[in-house]
Amino acid sequence: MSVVLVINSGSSSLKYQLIEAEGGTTLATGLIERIGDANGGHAKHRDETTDAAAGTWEADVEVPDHSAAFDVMLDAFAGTGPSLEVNAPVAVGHRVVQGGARFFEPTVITDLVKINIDELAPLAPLHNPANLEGIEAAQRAFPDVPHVAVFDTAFHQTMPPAAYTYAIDRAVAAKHRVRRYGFHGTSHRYVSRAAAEYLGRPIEELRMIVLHLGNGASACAVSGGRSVETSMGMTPLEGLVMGTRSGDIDPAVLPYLQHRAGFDANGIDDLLNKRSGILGLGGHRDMRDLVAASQDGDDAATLALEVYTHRIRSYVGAYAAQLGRVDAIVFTAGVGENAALVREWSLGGLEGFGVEVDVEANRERGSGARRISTDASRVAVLVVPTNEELEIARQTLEVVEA
Ligand SMILES: Nc1ncnc2c1ncn2[C@@H]1O[C@H](COP(=O)(O)OP(=O)(O)O)[C@@H](O)[C@H]1O
Ligand SMILES: CC(=O)OP(=O)(O)O
Ligand SMILES: [Mg+2]
Repeated sequence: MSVVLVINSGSSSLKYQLIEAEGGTTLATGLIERIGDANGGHAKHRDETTDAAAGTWEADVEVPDHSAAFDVMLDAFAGTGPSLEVNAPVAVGHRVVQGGARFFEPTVITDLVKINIDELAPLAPLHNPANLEGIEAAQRAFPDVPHVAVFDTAFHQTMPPAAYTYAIDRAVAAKHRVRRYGFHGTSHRYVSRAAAEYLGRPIEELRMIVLHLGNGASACAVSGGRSVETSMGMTPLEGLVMGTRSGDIDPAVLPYLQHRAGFDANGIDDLLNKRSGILGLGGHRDMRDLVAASQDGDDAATLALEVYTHRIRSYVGAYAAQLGRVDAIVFTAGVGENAALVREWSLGGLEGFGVEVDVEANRERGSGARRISTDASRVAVLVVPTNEELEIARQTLEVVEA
């Protein structure tokens, strides 16, 4: 059995899964939230090998930092199961968000790799420092197994220069590594392969648009299994409207707000990353709450939904033109997999482009991959659940076995 522990550490959270990577079986899942919060944090852990209530543990916990969160995770395994002795991980796989132009493959973590991840932190200030803390804590807890970094940016390293280059002064861009890197690559890669499998066609002959709509959201044009264009940029702020992030905005708004409204650089950063998106527009960062508010007649919530789906439609059109032909449009992640209304509004009115959503099929709830377009639709519209953790576990195992 090749068990891999997968760690996804965010700025204030630690998500983990214990996975039997060859069979793709999840043995345990967990989430520790509000790390570093003065009022304390919260932990949830599930032993997926049992249906019994005793397999679930949840509690308020003291977690000043990621190292403490790691101890909470280890205690949860010891107290609730499954046993980490019986299911000893052969490796630990880590989600690392920014790998720059340096990392285009999953990489065994050495001291030099950690220095590189640290150097890339200015290009993902919300994500990389947290990823590193998670790595340090995990290495202390599991000193005898290899640790592997799987980068969000890696899948997008196949983008052509025309897609990743910003039209600014070349010297400034080169000196400061300002270019599009793209994120959610692990998900875009997994989902595009799963979509090809569902369609029963070799991925080499498919052109598709993958819409990863979670808290963060990004679109990706995938041609022959390779990313050729994606909507997130140098950082995970560009592109689609997100839970709290603005996505695309006229860059001139930034100096304008600095001069006119007393924002400094940090204030702008905070505004665009944490107080914008559907939260800023509609007062809810969670899509479920936004849809409910809109259905209760809240006009601000409805406008937020309109802006959110209008932006998606714009990207679908742009990527269709870049690809020249579209075989499939694929929705994934929390919003993409669950919010029928978002899917309907995003692709409504595209019949002229061969995209015909089957309203009934779209509204039906389902769990696995499924088709939500009509039989007559030239473009297959699919919902395909993502599984970043399984993809990280598989890639980790591949590196370790090589
Ligand atoms: N049934 C649902 N209907 C609408 N939105 C949903 C539903 N379930 C989850 N979501 C949304 O999915 C988003 C979270 O997606 P997820 O992929 O889990 O994000 P992340 O991994 O970035 O934290 C939230 O906005 C949440 O409201
Ligand atoms: C890169 C990124 O935005 O990740 P997340 O959606 O997990 O915030
Ligand atoms: Mg996610």
